Amino acid sequence: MAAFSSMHCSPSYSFSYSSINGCKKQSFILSASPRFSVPDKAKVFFQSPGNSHQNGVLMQDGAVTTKVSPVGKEANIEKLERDLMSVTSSKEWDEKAGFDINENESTVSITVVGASGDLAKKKIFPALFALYYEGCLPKHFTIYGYARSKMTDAELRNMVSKTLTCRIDKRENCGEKMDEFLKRCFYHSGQYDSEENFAQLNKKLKEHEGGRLSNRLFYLSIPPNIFINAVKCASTSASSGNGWTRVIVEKPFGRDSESSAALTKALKQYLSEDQIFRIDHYLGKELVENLSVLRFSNLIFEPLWSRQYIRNVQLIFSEDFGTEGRGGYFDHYGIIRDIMQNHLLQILALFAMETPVSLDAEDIRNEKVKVLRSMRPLRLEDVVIGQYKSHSKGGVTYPAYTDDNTVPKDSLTPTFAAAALFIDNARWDGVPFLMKAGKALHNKRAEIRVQFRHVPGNLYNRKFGTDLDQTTNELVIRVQPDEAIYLKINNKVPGLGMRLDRSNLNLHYAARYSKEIPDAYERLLLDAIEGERRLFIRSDELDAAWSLFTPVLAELEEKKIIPEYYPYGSRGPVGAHYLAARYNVRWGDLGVEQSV
Ligand SMILES: NC(=O)C1=CN([C@@H]2O[C@H](COP(=O)(O)OP(=O)(O)OC[C@H]3O[C@@H](n4cnc5c(N)ncnc54)[C@H](OP(=O)(O)O)[C@@H]3O)[C@@H](O)[C@H]2O)C=CC1
Ligand SMILES: O=C1O[C@H](COP(=O)(O)O)[C@@H](O)[C@H](O)[C@H]1O
Repeated sequence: MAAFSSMHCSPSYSFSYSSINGCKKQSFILSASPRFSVPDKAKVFFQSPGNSHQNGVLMQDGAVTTKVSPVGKEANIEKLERDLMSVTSSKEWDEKAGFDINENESTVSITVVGASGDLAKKKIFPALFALYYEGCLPKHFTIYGYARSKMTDAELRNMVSKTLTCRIDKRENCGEKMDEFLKRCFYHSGQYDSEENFAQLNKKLKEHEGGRLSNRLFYLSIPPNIFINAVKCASTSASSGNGWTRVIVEKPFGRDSESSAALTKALKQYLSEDQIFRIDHYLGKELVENLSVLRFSNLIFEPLWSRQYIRNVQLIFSEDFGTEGRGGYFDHYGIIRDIMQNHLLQILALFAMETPVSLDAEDIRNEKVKVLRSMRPLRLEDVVIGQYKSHSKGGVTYPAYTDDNTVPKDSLTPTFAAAALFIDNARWDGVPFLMKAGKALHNKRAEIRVQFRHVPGNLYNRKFGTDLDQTTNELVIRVQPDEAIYLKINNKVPGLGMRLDRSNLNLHYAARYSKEIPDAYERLLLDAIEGERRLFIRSDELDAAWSLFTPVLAELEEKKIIPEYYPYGSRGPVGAHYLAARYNVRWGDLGVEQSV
């Protein structure tokens, strides 16, 4: 069934449509810029799968700024909305919206650079297959794997096929779909710094594109030291001649302000900012994407979202495995650069930003960057670092970080860090934002915990004894695993007496939604194909993120601060508790969680 939703609120105006196959890009958004009144003059955006020529912007006074639906030109928004409300298929929608869809005209070629690597196998090819299965890729597309390893097309397909899976709720024709998908995957072996090799790739891409308008997406799934060479060669020898060329760049984007700026400068020799898609896959996670929805579309949350009601915010990341296999990369970066400077800081910015003017990428990124720029410089005394050591349990010995052959025996690289951060603006003045990230801990989890202040003059305090912490509300957004949003509240235990306990108001995704949650890479790949930048990092955001962490990272390294050693599989260094206690905070993930 088609699902429709509409939202009207002044001054912005929007209406969205989700198609029957649930592919989010078969959707459109009508929105009015607040500069104009609705409906006389409105800005209208249309989006449909993989066809950039279907995106349009229309001023209803007739000033059409890009290709636009013919219906949009003459219809007022209300009529268009009425027409589209009755639509039951995406085809019918396209017809009614007036799109002259000629899918035969354009094609998208996706090149996974570094196709023989871990990320490509584990995430990128499976995500592309999931998009294909969901009908979210354009009719004409080709996928090329590119790397130095020698491989035939058949060998690439064989490698890729091992990691493809179908969604639990979509098993029908799975094998068939996989075969169809694999037939559209090819391989080209080449060096990352060879224009000639990329020119050969270009020739092959052209053959597949068959004279259509060609759009090209390059996914740089390679170590950062070869980003620039690959970008140079791809842009000089394999850019599209008549469509767009975009490049997804994987992290790390440098290792401090200076190297990040140098990387951006070098990339911009070959690409414009709007061709660069800096990926932070945490932004593609379902519950991170939902953060703004939760806050801005529920009256009960937004008024509480400030220092007035929120005592502290905690951003927690833990993994129950070490750096096994990635020690060489990790030792050069450490947990602060690997997780905090990007994933956790991005979540913080989304969490703390002011209401954006609209859902447009630039409006959201403008707000995020303001948060990042308002952050108080991070001091060394507000950071705790740790490194895991070997531990034996149940007859099994788990390795120390430095047992990895690719890690120097005397490495001081942190595999755990906790930090207390502050946003020096009116909304968040004095509220500690605590971050904690670690590898080889006792569980795998990513969550946001929002601890609220005490109820003033709480009548029921005495029912809880002296531990006032037990009486405050806590909102938990569990990003993974087992996605959930729950709110800890005080509740009367049923019965004749007056006994209170803490219970959870609980939105457990697995119980509420039968649909499997898409992987973050699916959302982000689709966005890059669509040219949607909202979930990608703009260069000024990146600069601000590095400005926050660079001084403290330099100090840690210059002073050779020794990390606190913690046993593999433990809860991490005790220093994290002292840090929290300094700001009167107790980590929310310590207590025994009521199951949700
Ligand atoms: N793996 C993960 O879970 C994550 C990875 N990333 C980032 O994604 C990118 C790719 O990661 P991942 O797949 O793990 O990386 P890999 O180390 O597996 O490298 C990918 C490919 O690059 C080529 N390569 C590796 N080292 C070199 C080198 N020194 N010089 C030239 N080519 C080299 C190899 O292909 P060939 O030899 O065939 O050319 C390899 O298969 C990296 O930037 C990483 O930081 C980000 C988040 C998570
Ligand atoms: O970017 C990274 O993320 C992964 C964790 O990602 P997740 O989606 O599995 O939570 C982390 O293991 C890796 O070290 C880091 O580079």
